[in-house]
Amino acid sequence: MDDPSQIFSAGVSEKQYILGGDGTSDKALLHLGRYLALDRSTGSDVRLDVQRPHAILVSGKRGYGKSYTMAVLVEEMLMLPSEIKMNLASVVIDTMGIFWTFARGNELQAGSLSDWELEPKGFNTNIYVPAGSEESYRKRNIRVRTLSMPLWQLDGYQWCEMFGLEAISSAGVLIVRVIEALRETSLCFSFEDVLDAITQDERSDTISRSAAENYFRTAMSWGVFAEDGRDICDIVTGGSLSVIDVSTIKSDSVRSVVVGFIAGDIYHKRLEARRAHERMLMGEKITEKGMPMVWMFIDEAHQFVPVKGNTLSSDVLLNEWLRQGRQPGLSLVLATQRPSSLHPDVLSQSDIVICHRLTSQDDILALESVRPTYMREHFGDSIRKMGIERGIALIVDDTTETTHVIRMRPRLSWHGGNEQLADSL
Ligand SMILES: Nc1ncnc2c1ncn2[C@@H]1O[C@H](COP(=O)(O)OP(=O)(O)OP(=O)(O)O)[C@@H](O)[C@H]1O
Repeated sequence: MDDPSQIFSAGVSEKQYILGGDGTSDKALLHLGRYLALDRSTGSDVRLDVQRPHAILVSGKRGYGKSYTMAVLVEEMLMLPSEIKMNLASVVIDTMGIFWTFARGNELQAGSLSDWELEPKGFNTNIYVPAGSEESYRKRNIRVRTLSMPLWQLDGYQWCEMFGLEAISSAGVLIVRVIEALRETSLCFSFEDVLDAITQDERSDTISRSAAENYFRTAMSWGVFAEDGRDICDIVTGGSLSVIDVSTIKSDSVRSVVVGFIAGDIYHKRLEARRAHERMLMGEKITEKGMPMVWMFIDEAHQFVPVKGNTLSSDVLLNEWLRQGRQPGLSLVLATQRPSSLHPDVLSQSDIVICHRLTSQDDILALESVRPTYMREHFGDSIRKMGIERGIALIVDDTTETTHVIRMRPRLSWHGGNEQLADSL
């Protein structure tokens, strides 16, 4: 454990540790929890400075608090002072369908919340689901909005990749030709237009046409794509929380397409907003502020940025969000049970690592391979010392070049990821 005075000298008040910043901001702070001493007593508050963007990796074995910790970060974003909150938007990519519960207070843990002088509290949440899954939510009385991706957004090769089809196969060649021709003529076409173009293609044989038609009819049934989609600027607004529930999408590649599309769209809109801000600083009169800075949270991140191979979202997440995200003001929080299954760039580009209990040697070695020089202990030793209590985390912070063991604070809103116990049914 680093000497606390070292951190205090980084411009911090005497009652709290501030990670991820130089200690100059006293408002853009997220309360993470409390410093945990070796005798297990809790001490000073630990906060994260979100004045500037961050790339955060949350790891830990199953059931030790990853999604809970992500939710604490989200709650804190929503409780920032209004002048800061309105410049930030939170987007949660929900792979397990567990984040719709933000709107309900955490009555289940009211006792531990009161130990922290906190109370259960729900938050305004906009839940987006693929159009095809809307009905199942309505039946459960959960208010959702639908989200579809415009068909033109994918090029012919991406459609083939999503269908698991070689672009040089006869059906693949047909799909690429048809989609590219449609994209050249219009940026707005429907499944019917695609199916018509396939059946009218005279250069293909009947089997290829039937195969391509079947692929697109299946894609239609997913309820994910449509002629036009929702404008991302309506979803990502200042001070809002948007949960994009992709859990009902069974295919990994379709999920990746959706995440890649959202991430890419946000990136481009943020570049525009950044340029407009720059022009405003130069004295130009700009009326539209554009998209706020965005924090995107992704659970089960190894699905989207795996250690080997590409997905239809890995390029935008790694290159545009992780490597270049600071400049346009994009923060990415990725959580995984298996750091060894994540693309190595996630480990090396993250400026904050929040690590709950891990026991797999491969995963500990993956973190060890990026252990910074200022971290004196091996990851394995630090993790062992944390013990088996849930919600305890080792935090490695590249900005202050310090490491800490903390007890994360309990959630204010209902945790949708609780384990189902056999005696609680
Ligand atoms: N900071 C905390 N305070 C109190 N309880 C916590 C805390 N963190 C986690 N828990 C408890 O641990 C349980 C498991 O946490 P969580 O659902 O976040 O695990 P996980 O690591 O995301 O698991 P999985 O990989 O299965 O999704 C929670 O249901 C909650 O009861």
